[in-house]
Amino acid sequence: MVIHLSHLSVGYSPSHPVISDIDLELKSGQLSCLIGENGIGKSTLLKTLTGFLPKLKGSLLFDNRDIASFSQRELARMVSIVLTQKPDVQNLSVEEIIGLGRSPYTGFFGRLRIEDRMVVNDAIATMGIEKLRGRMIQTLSDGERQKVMIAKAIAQETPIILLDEPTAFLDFPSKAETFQSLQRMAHERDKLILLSTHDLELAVRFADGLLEVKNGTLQAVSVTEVKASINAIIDS
Ligand SMILES: Nc1ncnc2c1ncn2[C@@H]1O[C@H](COP(=O)(O)OP(=O)(O)OP(=O)(O)O)[C@@H](O)[C@H]1O
Repeated sequence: MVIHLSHLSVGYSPSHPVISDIDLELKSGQLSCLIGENGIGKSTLLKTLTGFLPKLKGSLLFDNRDIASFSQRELARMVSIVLTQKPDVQNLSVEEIIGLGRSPYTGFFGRLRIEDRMVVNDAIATMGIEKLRGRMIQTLSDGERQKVMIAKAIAQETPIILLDEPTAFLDFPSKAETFQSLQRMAHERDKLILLSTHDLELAVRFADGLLEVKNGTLQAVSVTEVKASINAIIDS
């Protein structure tokens, strides 16, 4: 799987793009981290990559195919996204929420087959949330819910996983474990994973590639450059 972006502009109004002229190739087997200050356009780019927000200009290809040509169902089997906002469902258990990740294969109200249940169990084990399995989603803490939503994306078994600040609500050990799990999933299961984050030290430690949004453009940056800017912030 390759995502190819060429002269891509994203945003909400063609006259005021949030990020312009993005040229980028992302590949399976890699964890990439999107960094940059608040309000700079990280979520906007992630939403565009899911097909949820139309691109303003340029091309956006999954394996050389324009994403505008994918049906909703095809996209749901290709890309999963974990957002920061609370899911608008209630009165579902953790296991049921994660089971919804299987809906591209079973239909929204489809019954889970044995193989779907095995995928759900695997996602629960990957995120280490066995103890939460029977809890109702609205009773979880922000961090617990975040882990559940990552497990749902894992259960969706898509080649592309996008995550918007997946570690925002987590305590430090959970942040590190989440980065480690996502890195392992990219490397061992050949996933293309792109996440936005403000956890720069962890991004530097675990990412295969770092992408910085700055002044309306997106550029690859090196670990050394990011470490230098962390030091500059601390020293200033
Ligand atoms: N639905 C919308 N309509 C118009 N403008 C929007 C909309 N959503 C976000 N914006 C604006 O687009 C810009 C980029 O926002 P975005 O949420 O992509 O930033 P971000 O880098 O993800 O920020 P953060 O790190 O704070 O989550 C901001 O100026 C924001 O106010």
